Amino acid sequence: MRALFVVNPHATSTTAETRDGIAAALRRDLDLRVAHTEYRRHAVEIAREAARDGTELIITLGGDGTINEVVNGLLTPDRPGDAPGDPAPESRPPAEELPLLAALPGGSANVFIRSLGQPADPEEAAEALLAAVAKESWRTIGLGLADDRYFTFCAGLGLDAEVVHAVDEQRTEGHKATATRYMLTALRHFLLEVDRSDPAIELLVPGEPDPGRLFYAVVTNTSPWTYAGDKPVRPTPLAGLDTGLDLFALTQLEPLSVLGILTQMLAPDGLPPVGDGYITRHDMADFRIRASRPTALQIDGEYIGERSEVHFRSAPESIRIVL
Ligand SMILES: Nc1ncnc2c1ncn2[C@@H]1O[C@H](COP(=O)(O)OP(=O)(O)OP(=O)(O)O)[C@@H](O)[C@H]1O
Repeated sequence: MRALFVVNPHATSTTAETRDGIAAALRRDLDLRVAHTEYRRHAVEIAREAARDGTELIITLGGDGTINEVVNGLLTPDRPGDAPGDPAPESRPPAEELPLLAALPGGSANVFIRSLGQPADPEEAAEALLAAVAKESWRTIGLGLADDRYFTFCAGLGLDAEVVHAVDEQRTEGHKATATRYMLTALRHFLLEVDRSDPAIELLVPGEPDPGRLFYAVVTNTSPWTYAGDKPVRPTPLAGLDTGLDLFALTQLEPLSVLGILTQMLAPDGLPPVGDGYITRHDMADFRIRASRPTALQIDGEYIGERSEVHFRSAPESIRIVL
């Protein structure tokens, strides 16, 4: 099988040693080329080129951002770089005409890989991948679309995007992106920086009454949404790769109530669909989130920028992943 190994050397836990060990193991069974990402969104271009040149399997070693870029390169083949657009999910290439995708953990959170139940150790994950390839074991999954950008597990407007942005800035100053850093940054933002007086966010679902103003919203394509250390955090426990998109949004920011909600998200069953201080939705196909002031947007843990409105769509059966 013709395979391309896309390595993000900048990702938190990717080392030259792991990369070389894994490449040697993969070469046992695959006709392997290796590509290193050299700048942000380089993996988009690498994946587009691979889809054109008949590569059958793309394997990433990096974090959620690298997987997201590869998926976007595969599914938006005709648009160069960051060109704006609003691709209709039905106009994308069929999943079986695209290279298969496999992901090995090399980032800090590795949420998507962990949500699939893959081994946390990249070398073990590579062996599991080779075994799955030998058995021709793959699964077609749905994705989310936030305007023109596909996502594998989540997109958030407000607090979590501000936290991702703040941690990105700390990373450029040389700090590592650890779970503790994310948690402390989130706590500081929640206690000191969020605007409690003016909930900026509105949910617009065709045919549904307005649920009122919201402080923060996350749209999920799978569960969990993220991890607190080794604990899955499940605001939308029913979300799945075979259904449409789920949503969780906070209707108030009272610290004790938010703490209670967070505690339930950490429980094995996750947050109940109905409760005080939040709303949830399950299996949605097409909706918009509007913000009365420019609000931070994150997609698959990558800070995108500020937005006043985002069009969310579910993109069923978009890509085949090796499992
Ligand atoms: N050579 C590079 N130099 C700088 N940035 C890069 C390079 N290659 C890729 N990137 C960018 O690095 C960012 C982070 O990558 P990635 O998500 O793979 O790792 P991570 O942040 O450590 O992991 P996670 O998202 O799981 O926490 C992405 O935005 C990607 O575009």
